[in-house]
Amino acid sequence: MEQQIEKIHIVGLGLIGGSIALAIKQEFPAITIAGYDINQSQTEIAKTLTVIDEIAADQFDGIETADIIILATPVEQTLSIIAALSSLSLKESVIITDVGSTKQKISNHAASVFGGNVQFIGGHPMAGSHKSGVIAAKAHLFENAFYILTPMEHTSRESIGILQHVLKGTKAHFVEMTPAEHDEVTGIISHFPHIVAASLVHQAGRFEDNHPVIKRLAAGGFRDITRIASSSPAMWRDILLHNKEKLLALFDDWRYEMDRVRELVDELDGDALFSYFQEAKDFRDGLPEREKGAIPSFYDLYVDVPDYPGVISEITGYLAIEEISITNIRIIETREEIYGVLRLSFQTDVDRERAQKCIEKHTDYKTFFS
Ligand SMILES: NC(=O)C1=CN([C@@H]2O[C@H](COP(=O)(O)OP(=O)(O)OC[C@H]3O[C@@H](n4cnc5c(N)ncnc54)[C@H](O)[C@@H]3O)[C@@H](O)[C@H]2O)C=CC1
Ligand SMILES: O=C(O)C(=O)Cc1ccc(O)cc1
Repeated sequence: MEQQIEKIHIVGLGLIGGSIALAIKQEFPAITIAGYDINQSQTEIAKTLTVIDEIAADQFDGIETADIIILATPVEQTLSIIAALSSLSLKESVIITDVGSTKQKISNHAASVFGGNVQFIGGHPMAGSHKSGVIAAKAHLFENAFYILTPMEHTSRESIGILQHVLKGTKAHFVEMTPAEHDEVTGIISHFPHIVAASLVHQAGRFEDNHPVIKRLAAGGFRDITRIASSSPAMWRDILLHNKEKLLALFDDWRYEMDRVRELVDELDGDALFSYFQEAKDFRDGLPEREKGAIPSFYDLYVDVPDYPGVISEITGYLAIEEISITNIRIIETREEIYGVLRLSFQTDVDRERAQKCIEKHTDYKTFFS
């Protein structure tokens, strides 16, 4: 690599900024990472946890010596930071990237502000969590996830190569596309599903007055399929405001989809309804299981367990011996009061596989993925 990267400046030290910093540190401990967060306590926690090496006194303190600038703020803030960056004297070779969930508005803004003078590469690591803040940051958050890059027309191959090299520690798969394509595909598989999840919750909420039992019944499958409705309202507000055009088209498409299935129900067309579900099942069953997608997976392992006291501590005990961390645990079903299904959630696919082997080694309980 021709250009030596010595210093990286990160603005926004939350979940994503912190996770990227940790991933870079893991791979390149010699690179100095300076960081700033408008919320001073985030900056201080980031320094205490050695997520960053240096605290920048303000957004741009020391930025003129940075080789790479990473903007990891909410998308609206990213726009104003880009505008402010254009009036600073930055290194001629500086590479600027962001991590925002939307790309068209940010890329248009960068193009109008920087023109062809700056190597700006839009970025979106397509993994995350409903948690926020640096405290939730993890070096392996993006492992096996797609990391979309939306370079500008004039962005050099060399700059893209340098950025990917520096982000190697994320262990993500880099994919390049245009900002428009990015916003359309993420609209379909991430932004719109968040709207649908929130709307299902609203619908259940509206019916709750007449059916107070709804909350209790919703504790199982409904809670699972609407999990993403618990994500950050501020973040999702901003994402929707940025991706208006693509989302409006998806609302129309969804309305068509609902009308189509509504008609099948109205006409009591059992064959067509069967096909409707069969086709959806075929498409979904064909989705890759091992890649991390935009919506975080839980890496669940199911275990058929006999219904006797102490079975949970037995299993968690075996996992503890092999130092396998669980992120969630739940009995999701009891069958005839003889067997229950225990759902164990893990941070990574590797942990899940280790857990499966561990349980199979120590017990006769049947395990399965889904
Ligand atoms: N949370 C997720 O799962 C994912 C989020 N993203 C994108 O990453 C970006 C950051 O999101 P998160 O890290 O999740 O949020 P976060 O809330 O954990 O972190 C954002 C940080 O930016 C700081 N901030 C806000 N305005 C600032 C400013 N003007 N100057 C300096 N710092 C400022 C906040 O204090 C906060 O600590 C967003 O653009 C989001 O769309 C991308 C992929 C996944
Ligand atoms: O938090 C959630 O609900 C997610 O689906 C994670 C996520 C949020 C934003 C992204 O741009 C990518 C992934």
